[in-house]
Amino acid sequence: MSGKVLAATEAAADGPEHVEVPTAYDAILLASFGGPEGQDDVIPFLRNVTRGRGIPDERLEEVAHHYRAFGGVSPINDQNRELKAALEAELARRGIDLPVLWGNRNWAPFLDEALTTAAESGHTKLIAIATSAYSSYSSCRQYREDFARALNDTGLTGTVQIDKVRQFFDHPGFVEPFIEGLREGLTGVEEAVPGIDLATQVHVLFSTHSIPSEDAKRSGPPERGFGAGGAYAAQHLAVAEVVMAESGRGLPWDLVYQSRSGPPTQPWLEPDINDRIRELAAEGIRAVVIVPLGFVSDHMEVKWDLDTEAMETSEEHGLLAVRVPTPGVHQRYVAGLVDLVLERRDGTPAAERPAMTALGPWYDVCRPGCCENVRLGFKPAVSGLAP
Ligand SMILES: CC1=C(CCC(=O)O)c2cc3nc(cc4[nH]c(cc5[nH]c(cc1n2)c(C)c5CCC(=O)O)c(CCC(=O)O)c4C)C(CCC(=O)O)=C3C
Ligand SMILES: [Fe+2]
Repeated sequence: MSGKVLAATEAAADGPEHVEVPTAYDAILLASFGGPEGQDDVIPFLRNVTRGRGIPDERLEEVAHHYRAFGGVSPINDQNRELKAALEAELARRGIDLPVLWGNRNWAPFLDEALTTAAESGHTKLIAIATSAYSSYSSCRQYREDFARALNDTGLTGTVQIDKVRQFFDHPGFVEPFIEGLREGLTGVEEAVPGIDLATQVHVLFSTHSIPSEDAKRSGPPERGFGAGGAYAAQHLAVAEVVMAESGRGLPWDLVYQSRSGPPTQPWLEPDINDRIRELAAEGIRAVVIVPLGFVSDHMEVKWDLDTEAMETSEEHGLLAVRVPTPGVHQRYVAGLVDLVLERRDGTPAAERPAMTALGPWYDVCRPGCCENVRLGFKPAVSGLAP
């Protein structure tokens, strides 16, 4: 048995709005990022992603190159097809009659199509699962704003309701695959480098997507003090501690960041994983185990920034690097997502909801002022309290 499940006394004491009343949802909305499916899609996709954000063209070309190296096809779409099929199988296995509709923020199938399909089939109470586990503008609020925009674009505002399951960074379904992965990763290092001294020569790197420091500060509810990195960094640190306690064998570890973009003048969360790998090599570390803690599947940020770039950096510096799997369609993860839908449908009390850190279980409905983008301000959003 891995992972102690804590009752979230702090969150449970937060008041009656923390857990919403039971709701008879009639469909699940699997909401994701989307990605190109051929070379011709790459630039239009990147324009969608960066719409109104002032990402310089040279950065777009740089990112286009990552996709081009994979034939212009992002792995994320097939991963979502697999996840959708796995969710459907798990729902069927449990005898739960909820269709799964899939819609993306940035590429086909778009959210708008999923909402139109829902309305045509008479589904008006949707519970969304976004493929992002933590709190921040990019991983939570931006989904909620795009839901509001898609409802508006399809004329379904007021007809279709979209709620969203809580951020699931500390749900055992999300965390346990990493616990298992780190355990196996460390065994893999021992097998690959006979005689290696784990305690002094191996380092664990928990990697997640960097975000602008000002956005990180504003992640999570403003009334809860989380320090400089906001709820985003605090949640990652708390989950990393749990994973280390379960399978880290007392090794040294850090939280590191990857996939930074934006102008160099704008501070983003650091250290970058490649910088940290260089430092560790200089300190005499011989192997790193990389836990992609911020990611639910092996999409492009994992395939490129970890499996290509971080691997190259490690090789250049004579380090062995082992990358742990993402949850993907791990049975525990898929079952956990279904549990998240059911706890919300049934209005399960917070004290009975599984959460592996003292920060959770997270809120059903985002708090006012949650996860602002400092540059864009608040746009209309669903699944949360205004603004
Ligand atoms: C926190 C976070 C996650 C959550 C982790 C998760 O959910 O897994 C995430 C996921 C993803 N990000 C993705 C791709 C991109 N993200 C970009 C840009 C950005 N991401 C940001 C943050 C995040 N991003 C930020 C602060 C920016 C800059 C501002 C902006 O533009 O919003 C850009 C634009 C070019 C660039 O600036 O790099 C691209 C192409 C893909 C698809 C991969 C595929 O195709 O397989 C996925 C799942
Ligand atoms: Fe991103």
